[in-house]
Amino acid sequence: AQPGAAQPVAAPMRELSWGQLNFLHTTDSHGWLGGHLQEPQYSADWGDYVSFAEHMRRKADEKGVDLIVIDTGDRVEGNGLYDASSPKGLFTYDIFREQTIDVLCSGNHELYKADAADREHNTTVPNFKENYIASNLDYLDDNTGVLVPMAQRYRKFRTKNLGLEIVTFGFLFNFDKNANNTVVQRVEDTIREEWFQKVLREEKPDVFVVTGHVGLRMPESRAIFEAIRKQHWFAPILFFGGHVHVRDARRFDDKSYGIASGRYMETIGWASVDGIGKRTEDDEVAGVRGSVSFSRRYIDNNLYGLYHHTGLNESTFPTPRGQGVSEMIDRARVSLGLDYKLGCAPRDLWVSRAKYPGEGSMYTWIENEVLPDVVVRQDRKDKPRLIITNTGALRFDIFKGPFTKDNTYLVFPFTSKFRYIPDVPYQVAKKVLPLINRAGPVFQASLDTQFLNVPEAMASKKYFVATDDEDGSDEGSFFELKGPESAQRPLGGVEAETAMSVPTPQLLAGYTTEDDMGTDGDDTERSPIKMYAVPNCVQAEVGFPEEDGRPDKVDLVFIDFTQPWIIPALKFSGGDYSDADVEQWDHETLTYKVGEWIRKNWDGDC
Ligand SMILES: O=c1ccn([C@@H]2O[C@H](COP(=O)(O)O)[C@@H](O)[C@H]2O)c(=O)[nH]1
Repeated sequence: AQPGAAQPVAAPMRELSWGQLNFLHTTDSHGWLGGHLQEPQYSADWGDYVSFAEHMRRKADEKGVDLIVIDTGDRVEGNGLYDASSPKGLFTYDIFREQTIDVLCSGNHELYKADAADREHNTTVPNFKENYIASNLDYLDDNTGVLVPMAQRYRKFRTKNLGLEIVTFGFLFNFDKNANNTVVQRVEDTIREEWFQKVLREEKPDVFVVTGHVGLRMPESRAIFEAIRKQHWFAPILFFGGHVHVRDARRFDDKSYGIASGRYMETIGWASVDGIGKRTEDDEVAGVRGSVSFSRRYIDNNLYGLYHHTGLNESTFPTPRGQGVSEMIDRARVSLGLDYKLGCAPRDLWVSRAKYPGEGSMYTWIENEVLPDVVVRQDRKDKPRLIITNTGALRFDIFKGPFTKDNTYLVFPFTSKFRYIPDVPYQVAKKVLPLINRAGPVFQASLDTQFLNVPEAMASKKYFVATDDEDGSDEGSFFELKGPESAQRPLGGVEAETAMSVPTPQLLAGYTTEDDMGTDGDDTERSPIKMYAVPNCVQAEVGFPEEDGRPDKVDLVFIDFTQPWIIPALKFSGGDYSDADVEQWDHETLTYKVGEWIRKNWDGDC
């Protein structure tokens, strides 16, 4: 763990079970290679994970079984370790490559910006060579002008100890907000491609492993499963998903299962599979291959748990390589000045653990306190304005106490700036926010308004029920598990606040996941947390007339990411606006503006 990271706390543990094939899985790490310095549940770092994987490989060898290490993308954006350097990721690519990863693929965050996609092609792919799979992703080489596969489309390999043959793919969901140096082919089109069909016709592996930056319950995962199953009735198919930032496991059928392993290096996914027979020519005819048994654990990424699962301790656990990686991270963090204190947060501010609107909500804070102060222009200061940001732009909680340079990137990882349309009739402008939040048919399918929300909402909306609030209103609904089809309840602080069950007092609050396999997936017993839904966007009203609160016209200011939704919402509200009417508000990023606000307003002692 990093110097100064919170010490892990002892808790009741569930064991890992081993099978013929065993997997360690990370996804959506978003640069959190230093771990969570403020949260004991997740305070181990990438160096500890390197040590852990080394021990688990040795154990696999001793047992005569196999271990495969997987990462399913979104390795970048969301932590100072990646975002604070120039160029971005100056240290993280070298740190990340220290883990031996057998299969990896790209997430969408590797592709938002052209320079990140270049680095993916020129650094990550060569770092991992044939282990990097890009089944539906191409890269446009600037030097040659030629569109080439980002990496190989699939990989076939034999496992070290049991000699099982694996065919593996690496998919990205149908993402369309990539920079123009990559092309993401829709999954539904890719699985119809000749190369994919040829693999299915010609290869007869013992098991298919589908890695993907795709939610397990997104339609893309189902489509891949059906395409493989159509031609391989009895083959085990294992999915390793990501993107929606949740812990989840899904049973596709009695020979096909998947795991999704959370976000931000909070979780190391563990999956083990038994019942994989060597495939014979007659299998498909006779249907002789029985069910596979699948077991999963979501390992909280802290040293208490990693020691427990390896049977080691403080002196025997760190390997020279793992220790070296922790030191690399420390040096990088120091040289980037990530612990530099901008101010002192006077209270906790939550993404989803507090009701919106409300005192503890990050979004109430941003719309009431921050936006009115930071979205100001001298030449338009007397014009009333509406200022809109999407909620997904604020990604992580703020804990009471020191707010560091690192925290600015954890909370506001994007380089978004503000744009505006001047002098919009208020009667038109005021309808934009409700339209976006109600997500009506105004928006085409490609403009799903959930893309404005925090990624967790994608899973939550589908698999959790938003129930009425305790006070009978439907404001600030919270999620309650709906049944075995569900995904998760994330994240931990130190106190357990819940209406869903009686917490065990000494347990830290954290993940209490329910998935298709039941409620025993988390490796550590935690007390549950209530999670509240947040709207897609929030809005500040600034400079409105005091008498009736209804100006004639307003400047409609919005964060640039929301523009594709703002324009159709305006049109639907009777405003004949297009992209041509949009002007840049100023040239400062939201991240910079909030950092400056914190410097001025949170200048207490802590
Ligand atoms: O410039 C951006 C890019 C993304 N967002 C928000 O992030 C999520 C997607 O996050 P993943 O980690 O890829 O799941 C998207 O839905 C937006 O809400 C943003 O605000 N600005």
